[in-house]
Amino acid sequence: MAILEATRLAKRFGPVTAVHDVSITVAEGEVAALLGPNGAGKSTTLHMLLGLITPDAGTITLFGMELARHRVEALSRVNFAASYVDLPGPLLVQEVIDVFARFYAVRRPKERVAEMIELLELGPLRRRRLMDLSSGQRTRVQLAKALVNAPRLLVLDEPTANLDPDAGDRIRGLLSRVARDSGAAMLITSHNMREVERMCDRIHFLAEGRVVAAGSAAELAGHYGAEDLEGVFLKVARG
Ligand SMILES: Nc1ncnc2c1ncn2[C@@H]1O[C@H](COP(=O)(O)OP(=O)(O)OP(=O)(O)O)[C@@H](O)[C@H]1O
Repeated sequence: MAILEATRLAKRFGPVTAVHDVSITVAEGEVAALLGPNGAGKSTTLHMLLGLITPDAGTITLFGMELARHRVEALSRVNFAASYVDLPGPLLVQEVIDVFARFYAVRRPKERVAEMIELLELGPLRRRRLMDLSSGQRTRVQLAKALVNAPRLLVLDEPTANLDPDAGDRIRGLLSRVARDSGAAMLITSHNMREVERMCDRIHFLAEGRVVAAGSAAELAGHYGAEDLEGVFLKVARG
């Protein structure tokens, strides 16, 4: 079943057309990527899928429900992490996760918060204020917040952007395990091509607000006569 089906999305900001014509499907259990050069329209697309901004044209269906008409029900099964999302800085790490557990009305919130602290290895940080953490530490709190409601669709805007190579590797492993064990679908943006090759089943390439190529990393490399996804990226980005 398609968890997410977006058809012919478009969005303008004044004179700038950020997204011209984007269609994306993400199936149950699939880890999909949205790639493209800076300014290609990736974040704008994600924000439309999350209901944060309204498309000028096109439709978004989540779990078979049209987002525009079933917003609350559809979004209760979705979650999101990005380094630019502001979480309440003065709260302690465990309080932040607890706030979101209650916001999403998860069952047995205390136990769920403890599970998230364990999963993201936040034990030593749980009584620290969010505002005092390093950016990499905050990224792990963002991911705890994003997983707390066991979302059926997890949207991640550059999930490992602030992480050192070791922490990045652990988080990639963790997200792949979560996808495999829970069957949740994921949609990820990243500028780390090796990360995308490792984690993602299907890749949508955006350039100037349009999907210009889609397929697995191997299919795209074959199609573009490139050695790897980085080679595909360079060919697509340079037209
Ligand atoms: N709120 C806004 N107001 C005006 N222009 C915007 C706004 N948000 C995005 N844009 C413009 O829309 C285009 C697409 O931006 P978007 O952030 O979606 O790109 P992106 O692919 O996520 O880029 P990056 O890889 O740099 O994060 C850019 O030209 C950007 O300047």
